[in-house]
Amino acid sequence: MDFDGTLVDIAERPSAIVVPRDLPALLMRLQIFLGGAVAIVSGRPLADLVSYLAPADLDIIAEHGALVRRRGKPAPEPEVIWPDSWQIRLERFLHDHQGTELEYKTSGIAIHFRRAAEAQDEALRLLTTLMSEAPGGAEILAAKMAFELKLTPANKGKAIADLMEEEPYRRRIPIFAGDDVTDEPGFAVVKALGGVPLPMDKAFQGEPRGLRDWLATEIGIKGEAAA
Ligand SMILES: O=P(O)(O)OC[C@H]1O[C@H](O[C@H]2O[C@H](CO)[C@@H](O)[C@H](O)[C@H]2O)[C@H](O)[C@@H](O)[C@@H]1O
Repeated sequence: MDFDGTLVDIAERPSAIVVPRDLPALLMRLQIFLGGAVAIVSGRPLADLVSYLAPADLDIIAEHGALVRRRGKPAPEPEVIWPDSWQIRLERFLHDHQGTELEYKTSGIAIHFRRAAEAQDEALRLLTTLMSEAPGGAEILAAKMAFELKLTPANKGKAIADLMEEEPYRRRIPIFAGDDVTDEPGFAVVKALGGVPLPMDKAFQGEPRGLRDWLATEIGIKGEAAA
């Protein structure tokens, strides 16, 4: 499952999300129900996901597939791969465009403009300039009210395909719920593997609560956990 807009509601800022109190418990119960085959597949930094979902110890694919942390294993400690020299230009952008927000990841940088829609074109211009200076390949993802410069070829589809080669996922039917354009490679891979893509708008009217309620019902704990 994707995280933002899928398991938790979209908020004004990345740090303003409210993780439902019972979400970690719901995911732990789901993990037991499915013999461990539960993974979070998100664009967020790994440390954020680990902390938002604690104490649930889950398989986590972070930064759109660039980082994978398997359940029970220590988190990888990757190095930041974008040049230090970019930071001063990014901070200047933030200063000049009130309401925008920067999110630094190890393999990329997101500029959020949910609270400053007028800064969208400038944000794209800056990231396009940085992309032209990027060491190696890079791409810009158009996310929800944000652009992200990603310096790895990773994507959620490839990460899901790799995970499906491993235990306890091997030989199972994948189901992937997501809400964003960055989830589309994941939907395509799941479909190609004979699985079930669950786009949030079609499957749950775009409501993370709908997905959480469905999961709780499927594993027989609806009403027990106020997820
Ligand atoms: O792959 P996901 O788990 O869906 O993560 C996608 C991005 O989600 C976050 O940004 C989005 O959610 C924010 C909080 O609701 C919202 O303020 C922002 O406008 C959205 O773009 C997260 O901050 C990014 O790092 C993720 O890539």
